[in-house]
Amino acid sequence: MQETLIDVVAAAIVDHLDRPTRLLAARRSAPESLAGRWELPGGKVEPGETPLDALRRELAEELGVRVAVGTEVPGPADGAWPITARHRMRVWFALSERGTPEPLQDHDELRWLTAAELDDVPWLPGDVQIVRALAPYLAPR
Ligand SMILES: Nc1nc2c([nH]c(=O)n2[C@H]2C[C@H](O)[C@@H](COP(=O)(O)OP(=O)(O)OP(=O)(O)O)O2)c(=O)[nH]1
Repeated sequence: MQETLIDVVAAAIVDHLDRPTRLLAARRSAPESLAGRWELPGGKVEPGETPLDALRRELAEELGVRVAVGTEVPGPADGAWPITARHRMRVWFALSERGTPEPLQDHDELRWLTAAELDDVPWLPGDVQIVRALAPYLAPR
């Protein structure tokens, strides 16, 4: 029997929505199985929440920022990205409107990566395809 997939939302936080040059990557500090791998900040959609409400809540909790949400980065599975056998993730571009992102919760380091630096960090396995899709959006500096 096919189990229902858990919905996750995440942000491709960039330095500009119209002409991005850098992407914010976050290093997970927990759980132990994921610690040290890099991801797009976000998390699970809670019952009763819209995906964008969940995205805003997660970014406020994890990074202490309020964001302007841009366009969605559509994945191959009805717009979502299959990231694990149990999770699917939707991704939106976002710009921090208030606050400087800080690793407050779930992360222990943040890095702003140019297109040329995207392979410098070990991404979670499911994120590799997403980062590959994001690369062409990042203009050379
Ligand atoms: N947030 C996020 N999760 C990702 C990414 N890539 C990826 O495989 N995942 C996986 C890791 C987790 O198994 C799952 C999301 O869980 P999470 O731990 O971020 O969710 P959450 O903040 O709501 O956590 P919790 O309340 O359940 O502790 O999706 C990504 O880029 N961002």
